Amino acid sequence: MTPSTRDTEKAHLRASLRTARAALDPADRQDQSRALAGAVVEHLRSLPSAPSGTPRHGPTVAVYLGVDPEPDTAPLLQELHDLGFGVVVPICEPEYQLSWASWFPGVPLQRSVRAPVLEPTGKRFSFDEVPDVAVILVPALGVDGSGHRVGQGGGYYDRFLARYPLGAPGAVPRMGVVYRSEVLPAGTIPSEPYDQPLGGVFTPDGLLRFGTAGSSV
Ligand SMILES: Nc1nc2c(c(=O)[nH]1)N(C=O)[C@@H](CNc1ccc(C(=O)N[C@@H](CCC(=O)O)C(=O)O)cc1)CN2
Ligand SMILES: Nc1ncnc2c1ncn2[C@@H]1O[C@H](COP(=O)(O)OP(=O)(O)OP(=O)(O)O)[C@@H](O)[C@H]1O
Repeated sequence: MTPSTRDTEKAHLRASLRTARAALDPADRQDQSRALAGAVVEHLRSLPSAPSGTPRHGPTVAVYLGVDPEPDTAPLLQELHDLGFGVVVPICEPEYQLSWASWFPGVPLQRSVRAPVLEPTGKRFSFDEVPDVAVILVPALGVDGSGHRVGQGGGYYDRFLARYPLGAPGAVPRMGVVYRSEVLPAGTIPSEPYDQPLGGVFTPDGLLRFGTAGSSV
């Protein structure tokens, strides 16, 4: 498959996943978003590094601020904060780079100038400055059983994850977050040389691991 065939195929897949996501019943999306929060929290609480005792000072989770019709991450952000995890969310920078900002309840937000997403207005830092990240939760329109992902098409996460290759010392596990219907059979998503495979995906039913190096949370 030539690169342009792959791009066209991916663009079609992205369009059909967008249409299908938008067609999900809003009440179902809310139910699935609450279940997704439960699945992520259950997994994180089982980690040896999970916060315990007082004051609770746990590792950090890289999340994102879900925008309709994405899974609503608000319940997850709140729960992680309440449990004592640190939470950071991405900021779109020039040239499709991501920086990161702390999230906490009531943090002032503004719309990004680069993408239709919300971002904290406060201090932003590079991922290297975020200590002790337990997992990177990666937004996706769909994820297949080979760990390949289709995102919004900017290439922000591919560029970001490429800087922290799996297998490198201290590489952080990366897991997609999708609705139930968005887990696709292995091989469905055309992969590009720069695509960064995910170690697994959170759905409302729990964590599905792909058996790649990125799954060892
Ligand atoms: N909530 C959230 N935050 C995120 C991402 C994401 O996927 N979700 N990103 C993941 O990289 C980055 C932002 N990337 C994005 C890039 C493009 C579009 C976008 O243009 N969406 C249009 C579709 C345009 C089209 O039809 O081509 C839209 O939603 O209307 C959205 C997010 C960083 N923050
Ligand atoms: N590591 C990289 N270096 C340079 N360009 C890249 C890299 N990764 C992706 N790109 C570019 O970004 C474009 C979009 O990539 P892709 O279709 O994989 O986006 P996506 O993963 O769906 O988007 P996002 O990560 O923003 O949700 C590609 O056409 C490619 O040119």
